[in-house]
Amino acid sequence: MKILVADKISPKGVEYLRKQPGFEVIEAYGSSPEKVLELVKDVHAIAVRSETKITREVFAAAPLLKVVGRAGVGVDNVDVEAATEHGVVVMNTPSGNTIATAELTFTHILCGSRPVAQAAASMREGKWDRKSFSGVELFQKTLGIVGLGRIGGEVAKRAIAFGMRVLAYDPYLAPSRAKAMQVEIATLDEILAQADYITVHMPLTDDTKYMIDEAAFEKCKKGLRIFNCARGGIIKETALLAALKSGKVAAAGLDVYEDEPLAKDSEFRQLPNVVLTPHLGASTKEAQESVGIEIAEQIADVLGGGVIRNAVNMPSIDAAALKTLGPYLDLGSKLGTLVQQISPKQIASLRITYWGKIVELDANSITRAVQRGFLRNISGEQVNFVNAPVLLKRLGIQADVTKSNTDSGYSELMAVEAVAADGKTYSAQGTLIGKGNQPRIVGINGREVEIAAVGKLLVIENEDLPGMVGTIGTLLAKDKVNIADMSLSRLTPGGIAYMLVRVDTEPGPAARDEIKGNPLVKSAKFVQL
Ligand SMILES: NC(=O)c1ccc[n+]([C@@H]2O[C@H](COP(=O)([O-])OP(=O)(O)OC[C@H]3O[C@@H](n4cnc5c(N)ncnc54)[C@H](O)[C@@H]3O)[C@@H](O)[C@H]2O)c1
Ligand SMILES: O=C(O)[C@H](O)COP(=O)(O)O
Repeated sequence: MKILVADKISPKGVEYLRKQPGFEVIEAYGSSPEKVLELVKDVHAIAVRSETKITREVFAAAPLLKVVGRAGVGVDNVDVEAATEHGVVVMNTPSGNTIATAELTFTHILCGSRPVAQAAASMREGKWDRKSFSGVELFQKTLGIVGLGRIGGEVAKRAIAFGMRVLAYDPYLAPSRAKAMQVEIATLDEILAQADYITVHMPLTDDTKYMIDEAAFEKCKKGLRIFNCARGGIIKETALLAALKSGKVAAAGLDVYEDEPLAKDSEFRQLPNVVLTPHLGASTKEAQESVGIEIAEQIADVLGGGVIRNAVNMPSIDAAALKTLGPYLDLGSKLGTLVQQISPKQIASLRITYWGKIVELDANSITRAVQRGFLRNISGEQVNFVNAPVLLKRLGIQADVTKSNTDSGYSELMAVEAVAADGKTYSAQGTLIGKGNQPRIVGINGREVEIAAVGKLLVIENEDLPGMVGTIGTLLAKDKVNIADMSLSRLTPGGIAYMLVRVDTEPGPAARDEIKGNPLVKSAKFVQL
């Protein structure tokens, strides 16, 4: 397995990868986009920080690629949509650099209050100027934190320790978490109106881009101090420049920029009340070691077929969760593949319903297992947990999931239903039984059956007349096919019956034709689970 380390990560992380049996590590930092395309031709994994861009072209040029590991938080440099389409897991290390970034943010907040950087520069010039560098205190000032996640939360703790009043705006945050952190939940407008200091800690998304723009600065107090150690573009740079020049903003501290590296002639570099750092949030010895080792371990786990942690384009399943979910993933996959093999080639939607204990579990992973199972014979090796929803969408198949609280008669039940364009449905239901959580099929096309969801199955729809079981048994025996198990179902005596026959070997084409050709057989499908 070949791993490309495209940005400089901790040597301990690289060492960990090198030590894995069968791993070959290539370190190539600062490569041009053309060089990256060349390097990825035969790699199975790429490790990056925020510099190397893993574009759609890179995914197209890397047929063996399984995982992109980001030693850090933001995956802005990775085209996650293209990764998902190519079935590549993108993972990050979400908490390894939280403290480092919170501490840098707080350093900026302090430097925005006391002009330490400017005073140090004047000392370097040989001056002794005690008049120009007077500051303000943090004590009893109001800090507005926009985005109270991992880093925002750590900044809040430090601000409280400095005696600040902390307001926070985070529309996704549970009020109980804010309460536990001793911060006051506020609207963005309340923060803009009341804050002496504002710091932003969200990802850059369509919602957060230019969240602090000219109109926002209008609402702020004169003399605001503002900081961005999250992502360039959350604060609109042209609006900030204008606010700094007009005096509306007294000081700013920036670690991230709309375009990185920041242009040499950026006006920010000229303003005396701005402190700039070149995206250093995560640049501490501790944080780099932590994220470097973490991403190396995560990459090795994925390539070794182990657990997938911190994936941003699929639900993460850790070892403990996998132990619980494993049997359900297996059942889901089996039902998905069964339904695909008993339905017409083109279907309009794939519906999944969960009842009982399954409702409490990580339905997202189980749903992907069903979808992957359904697509197994359509998309082959190309389909995996990551891209199954995308591939379904591309086929024009609508995916619906329902968690039901009605009584299904089972302690846990899963139903998979393919709906054809004409509205006809093809379905299978399954549950787990026994100590070993064995997957069982308990329903097919609306009939109750009971058979192990494993191996090779004949699904036969026939007229319910005496001698049918014997006829099918004889035809299979003629082809030397041994029957392992069988389940029969009918709605009314003499009506249309279902026969599920589990066989040890696949019946040959002649035996299958003979079964299908029997005048009492309405349909017969051979299914491999
Ligand atoms: N400067 C650096 O070197 C550096 C280092 C690490 C992280 N970061 C960046 O810092 C940011 C925060 O990282 P984190 O680990 O705290 O992430 P996180 O996911 O823990 O927190 C982000 C928070 O933002 C909130 N949020 C999302 N949309 C929002 C909106 N529209 N308004 C208000 N809040 C919103 C979320 O609910 C969440 O609580 C990320 O952009 C990350 O890339 C920068
Ligand atoms: O998102 C992050 O983790 C930070 O922006 C750090 O980026 P870096 O690894 O390039 O320093």
